[in-house]
Amino acid sequence: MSAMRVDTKVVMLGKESVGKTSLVERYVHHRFLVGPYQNTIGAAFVAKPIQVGDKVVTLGIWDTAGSERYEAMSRIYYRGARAAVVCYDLTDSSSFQRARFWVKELQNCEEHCKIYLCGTKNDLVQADRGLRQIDFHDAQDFAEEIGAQLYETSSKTGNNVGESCLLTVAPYGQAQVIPPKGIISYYLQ
Ligand SMILES: Nc1nc2c(ncn2[C@@H]2O[C@H](COP(=O)(O)OP(=O)(O)OP(=O)(O)O)[C@@H](O)[C@H]2O)c(=O)[nH]1
Repeated sequence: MSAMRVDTKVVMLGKESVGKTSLVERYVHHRFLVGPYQNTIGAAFVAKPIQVGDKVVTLGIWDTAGSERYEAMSRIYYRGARAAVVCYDLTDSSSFQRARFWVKELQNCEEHCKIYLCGTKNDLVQADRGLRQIDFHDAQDFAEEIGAQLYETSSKTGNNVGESCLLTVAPYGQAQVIPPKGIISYYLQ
């Protein structure tokens, strides 16, 4: 049996229940699972081959468990990651504090990992603005401060998570490709 070749590693981080698994499900399988919430135990891995020009690049996405019980384990999964999608729930201010925690961890331990901030459950705040607990501009200020891109997504509707908009691949160091809106950008070296 041959080992699967993964060209780049992406890690999903964030408080439990912010919607990391749902984001991966939407991106990889184009679906939103309904039914009782099942927390991730440890971490889950999914490989996603994507076409980049005339090449196929395989992303290895590590979906970590958000529960603080698994915090030490999550640290193992971000080692060597080229991109981290740090998620927070737009309707839960404590999840933004947790996102700050993960950003600090990455800055201290994985300085080459590109950080993407992702505010999840956009559909909820669009349906009822009163549910929003994280102001877009506050999140944007934080994103600017840490040099990250910020996206607000809905895995339920697919808003900002679509295949074409989730992932941008641009040859590193070549003419800049203006990315469509999305949550992961990946630069080939
Ligand atoms: N309305 C709405 N609900 C969502 C969205 N994304 C996730 N959810 C719900 O939020 C709950 C948690 O989603 P998960 O994707 O399991 O969250 P997680 O961050 O992977 O959680 P852990 O595995 O505990 O770390 C589930 O009930 C989802 O259906 C979204 O975009 N919109």
